[in-house]
Amino acid sequence: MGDRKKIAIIVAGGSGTRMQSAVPKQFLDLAGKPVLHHTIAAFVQAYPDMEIVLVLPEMHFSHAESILQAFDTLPAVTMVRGGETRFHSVKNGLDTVSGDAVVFVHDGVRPLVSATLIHTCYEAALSHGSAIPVIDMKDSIREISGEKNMAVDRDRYKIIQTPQTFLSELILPAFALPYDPLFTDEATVVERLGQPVHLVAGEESNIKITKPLDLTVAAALLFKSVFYYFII
Ligand SMILES: Nc1ccn([C@@H]2O[C@H](COP(=O)(O)OP(=O)(O)OP(=O)(O)O)[C@@H](O)[C@H]2O)c(=O)n1
Ligand SMILES: C[C@](O)(CO)[C@H](O)COP(=O)(O)O
Repeated sequence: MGDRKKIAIIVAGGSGTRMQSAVPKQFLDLAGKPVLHHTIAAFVQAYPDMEIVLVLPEMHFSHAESILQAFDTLPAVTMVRGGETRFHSVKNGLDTVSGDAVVFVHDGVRPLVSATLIHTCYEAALSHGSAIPVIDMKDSIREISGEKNMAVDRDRYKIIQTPQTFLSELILPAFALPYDPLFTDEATVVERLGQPVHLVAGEESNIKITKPLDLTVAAALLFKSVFYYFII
C-alpha cells in the first residue's frame, strides 16, 4: 500500500473529574512541561510528516496555542472543538480528515507513548486495516453480578491502550454510527460495523493519566528514561 498521509487525532476534550485538579490534567506539569506537550512531541518525533488534529474545549485553545509556541519547530496542528463525550470529540476530529490516510486516535493524557509503538501501529494498520495496542492483565479479576462475584480467567482479557490506528476508509464510516455509551474507544465503534480489529503489543509505560498517582508514576518513568540516556 506504500506510504500514506499520517494524521494523529489527539483528544484532550475531557474535564478530568477523576484527577480532582483545578487545572485540567492535560495541562498539568510533567517533568517541566505540560502533559499535552509530551503527547504532541511523541507524534511529531515519530514521523516528521505527521499532521496533528488537537481536539479540546474552545476555552482552552489559547492555552494549547501557548504549548505549541514552546516547540523549537512549530508543529502542524489543527485545533478542533471537543464534544460531550470522548466519542463526540473523536468524531469532531475525524470531520477534518479527507483523502486516504492512516489515522491515529490517541488520548492527550498518554504522554509516554513511544515512537516505536507509533511506528508499529502505522505498519500494522497498513497491513491489517487497524492496530489496537494491548497489554496483559497483571492482577486477578472477578466478575460482579448483583450480590455475587466469581473469578474469571484473566488470560481471556487484555487492557486496551491508544493510539488506536486505522485506515481512514475503515474509521470514517464507523463514526457515522449513532452514539452508544458502550463506545469507550474506537475499536468498539469499528467492530460495531462488523469489522474485526487487529491487536498489537502495547507498552506498560504507555499509561493514561487518570488519577493523581498516575502523574507521579509518569514523572518517575520519564526520569528513568532520561537517566538511562545519560549513562548509556
Ligand atoms: N468529552 C471528552 C472526554 C474525554 N476526552 C479525552 O479522552 C481522553 C481519555 O479520557 P479520560 O481519561 O476519561 O479523560 P477525562 O474525561 O478528562 O477524565 P474523567 O473521566 O476523569 O473526567 C482524555 O485525553 C480526554 O481529554 C475528550 O477528548 N472529550
Ligand atoms: C481509549 C482508552 O484510553 C482505552 O483504554 C479508554 O477507553 C478511555 O476511557 P476513559 O473512560 O475515557 O478514560
